[in-house]
Amino acid sequence: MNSETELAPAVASILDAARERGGDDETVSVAARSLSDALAQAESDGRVPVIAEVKPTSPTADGTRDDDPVELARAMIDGGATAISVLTEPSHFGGSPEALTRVREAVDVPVLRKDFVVREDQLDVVEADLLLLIVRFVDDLEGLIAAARERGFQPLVEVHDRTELETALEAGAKLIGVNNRDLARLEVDLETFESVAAHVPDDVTLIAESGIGSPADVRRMREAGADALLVGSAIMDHAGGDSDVTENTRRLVNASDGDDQT
Ligand SMILES: O=C(O)c1ccccc1NCC(=O)[C@H](O)[C@H](O)COP(=O)(O)O
Repeated sequence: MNSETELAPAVASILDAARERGGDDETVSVAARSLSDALAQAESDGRVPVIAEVKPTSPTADGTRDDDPVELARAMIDGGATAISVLTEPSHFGGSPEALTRVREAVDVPVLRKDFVVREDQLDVVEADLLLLIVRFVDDLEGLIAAARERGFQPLVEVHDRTELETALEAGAKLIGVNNRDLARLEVDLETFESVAAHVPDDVTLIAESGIGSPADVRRMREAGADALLVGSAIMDHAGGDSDVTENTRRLVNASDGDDQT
């Protein structure tokens, strides 16, 4: 754990819960679906690469959606999503490893396991194509990246500032997400991505995470160098209850058409 100073109470609570969770006895081995192939396919189809997140709730969400995760994921794919992210964190996000397994069986795009993994044994929970590792929460990042790759996962390494970016690069990360959400105050600021992206080497696949709510936000992140966007809240629209997830996804996927100036 890099630093426990200045964490929002909700995040400290998420971390406490994460430390209590263990993995299975059996080591996971996964034949992962390639994210870079999926990104190339989206680009050649003219779709903005969106990783759409099945996110039942969160500390900052305006409600909870208890729709079936498989139906949500299929709706996101219908809207043009390139990959699916599934929360597996149970106590603050309403996720589960079972939901991820069901989604991965139902779709043929890469699926990201979105959780707060802090130790190697926690890798052995569920098969996924991509696995999130958050620099701030991990002590031995290089070791955890290697352990994730040995199991077949493509590790997505999340950073929030330039110092964390350096840590990620030194640890050999090739897929980096810049989280626009500040874990101290849980506020989002798209400038975070812009300030970090400028320092990311070209051979790294770069993902803009959090706070992307409109086609204009999508264009802004793409102009700043995002190869893909991770979007949860704007697609789930927790306050909207039964809001159309397919349409919410499509609006962002088609953002580069420029028709929608919002
Ligand atoms: O989303 C939260 O409220 C949250 C709170 C505390 C720690 C992490 C949190 N979110 C995790 C994520 O990374 C997002 O789910 C993901 O980037 C999508 O963000 P958004 O599009 O803003 O829902």
